[in-house]
Amino acid sequence: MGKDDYLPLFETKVAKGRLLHRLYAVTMFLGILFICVYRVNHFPAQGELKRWAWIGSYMAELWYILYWLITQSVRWSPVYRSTFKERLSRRYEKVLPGIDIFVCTADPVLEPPVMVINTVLSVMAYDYPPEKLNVYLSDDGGSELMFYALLEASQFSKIWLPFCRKFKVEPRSPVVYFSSAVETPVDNVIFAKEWRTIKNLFEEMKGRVDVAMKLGRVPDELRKQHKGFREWELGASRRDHQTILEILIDGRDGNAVDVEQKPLPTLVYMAREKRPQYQHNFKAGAMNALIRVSSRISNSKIILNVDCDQYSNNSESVRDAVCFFMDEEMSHNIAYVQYPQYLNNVTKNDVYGNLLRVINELEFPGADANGGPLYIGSGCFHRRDALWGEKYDKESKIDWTKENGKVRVKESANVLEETCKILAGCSYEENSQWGKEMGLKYGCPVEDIITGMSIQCRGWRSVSFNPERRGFMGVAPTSLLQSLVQHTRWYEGHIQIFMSKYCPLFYGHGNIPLQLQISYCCYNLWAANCLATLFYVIVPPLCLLKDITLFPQLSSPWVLPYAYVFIAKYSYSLGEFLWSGGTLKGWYNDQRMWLYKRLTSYLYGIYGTVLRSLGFSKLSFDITSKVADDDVSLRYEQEIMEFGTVSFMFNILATIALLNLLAFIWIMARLIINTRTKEADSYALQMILSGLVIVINRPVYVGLFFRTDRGRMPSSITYQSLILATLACLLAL
Ligand SMILES: O=c1ccn([C@@H]2O[C@H](COP(=O)(O)OP(=O)(O)O[C@H]3O[C@H](CO)[C@@H](O)[C@H](O)[C@H]3O)[C@@H](O)[C@H]2O)c(=O)[nH]1
Ligand SMILES: [Mn+2]
Repeated sequence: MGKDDYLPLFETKVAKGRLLHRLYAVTMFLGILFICVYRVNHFPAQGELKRWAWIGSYMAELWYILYWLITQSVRWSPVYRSTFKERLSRRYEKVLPGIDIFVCTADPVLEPPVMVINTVLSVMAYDYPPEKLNVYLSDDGGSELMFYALLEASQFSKIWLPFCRKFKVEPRSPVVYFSSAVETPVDNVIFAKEWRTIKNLFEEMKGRVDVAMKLGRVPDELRKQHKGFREWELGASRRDHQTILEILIDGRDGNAVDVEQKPLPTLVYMAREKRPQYQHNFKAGAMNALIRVSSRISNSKIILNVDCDQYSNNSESVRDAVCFFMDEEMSHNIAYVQYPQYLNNVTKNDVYGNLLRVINELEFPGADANGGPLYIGSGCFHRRDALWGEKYDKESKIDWTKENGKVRVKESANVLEETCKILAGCSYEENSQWGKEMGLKYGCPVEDIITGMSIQCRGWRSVSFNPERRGFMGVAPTSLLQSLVQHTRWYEGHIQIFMSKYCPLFYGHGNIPLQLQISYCCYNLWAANCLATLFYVIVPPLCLLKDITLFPQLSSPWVLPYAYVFIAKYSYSLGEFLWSGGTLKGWYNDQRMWLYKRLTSYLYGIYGTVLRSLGFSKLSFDITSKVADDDVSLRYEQEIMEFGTVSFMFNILATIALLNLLAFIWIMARLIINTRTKEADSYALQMILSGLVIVINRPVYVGLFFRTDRGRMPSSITYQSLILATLACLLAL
């Protein structure tokens, strides 16, 4: 093909509305300057306490200013990508590259096998030549129930894949598909008939897996189906077993076909070796084992990685991703294509702000413009060599036509299973660069972020892609505590990166653009927000009780910059949220969640990092549960905040909510009794601040005092926080 008729496989457009953003940024900046002038000019002449409170407020404000500036880096000029799949297919249909797909699971209770196999089936059913897809399930739970479910899925795929192909169904996760299409379609008789049959077969399969789950073991008659069960008969336990590797469908085998005689994707079950004396490095360890094992079995140049709950929602995603890797002019330095993580169980107003809308829709495209989005662990297509640890250089261009002519390994599946086991063994990585320079990095709770950054630091860029039909959908935590705990792991990981030698400002220096270094700081410094926020929700209400004013009087012109900055910041944030597809109430919930995360998860994250760096605690990974009690689910559906468990996090939230309430009531009472308007004038801003804290904490007060269901605040927390808040007030008075 000549240069002239080169048509790109993807294009990039810069977002509209940048002028509005710049106007906002400049005026905000001016407002901020005025606030700084005010703080310096009005430094209190007397009163030891007041001075300290004043300095504290100023420090908190300076922090907010710095952080706000950092967050502008991902807003400056977001870019949006689109692909040309018909061009891809016209030029390369015959030589499309193979894809290795990694699905990770770790616990059959928190991550039910039925959910996992639905994810597996959805990625097996991509609209892509099936002989070029290789699906690997890594089971860190080492569970025979999971193995059994996967075996069932391998059977079911024989009818599911032809059905998807024939009727172009979407999404291709059977459970989601059948639950969203409630009515049997009637307009097409053949379709309707098949639909029924397949739905029934699916229900039966699901029933069998559920029965095994209830029994807690696989019934004996089913065990005969596959030699793989022998591993568990030999006594494999979750934390102590040799590598279990079973090629359930061998794509090279001519007999591995579906009911229409079309080839099936390769399907592999892997439970890497686990021994109590070895550190197994959680998901990063699983991924590295998968990288090695797959390199022997299929060795595709492109790797897709999904969490077990993140099913494919768009059957064209592989083709989209391949467009980014196969463009003749622009692809050579692209290491990974990251899709946002969407969730299929968020309610309309997303009580726990799980969706991170603005990050998905705006900040990642913003980071893309700066050099590429972060790798967020799921829904990400990697170039194998970049993930493996290679540096980018101009020679990194892949000749895809040659790739395709490569002969596949000759060994039989049985031999492969045996020879690959060692690659997933505990001692394989000893004295090697795995987990350091090769594969995913170890030792960080957000292995994905740190790995993505080091890939970029090796000269690669990445791409953020978010097609209209969402690429992947996962499961959001359904209770407040779960959400806060999940975020604690993330924040802890991020702040750890910032405080380590991987701090983007140093590690990235000279390797990635400055804007990208700053973009990383937006997330790496999440946890650092906690101190300023704690100050802002604790000290001003206490100062109300102590007769200390911290803000300008309502009648003074210095109120203007405060008012402007506050109103502009929040209107802009609301605008972004609505633009990203959220609702007004959703935004309000989201603001509350950011506050709660700052007061709890961030604090815990910092605490955890400090403990770990002093050697008092070891790295852990609390897996987020993907299931909930019916009771909890019901409240989740109704968007009622779930407390219900005793956790010190709730003590913090409740105490702060009560403290603000008490201080507010006290000052109101005083104003009403004394009718001193002058006081009202000086305290106005502080009262507004506490007032806002009260408004946003409505669910906490309701949970403390008005609810009777099991999701209310445990009474021990109610008493403790009441006592604590009252004591604090009395002390201040
Ligand atoms: O020892 C482990 C622990 C976890 N996992 C898998 O890791 C994935 C993510 O775990 P989850 O509990 O769902 O955590 P999330 O916070 O939802 O995950 C996000 O954050 C993680 C880093 O904290 C990334 O690894 C994930 O890809 C990213 O989706 C799941 O598929 C797990 O099965 C393992 O394979 N082995
Ligand atoms: Mn998850």
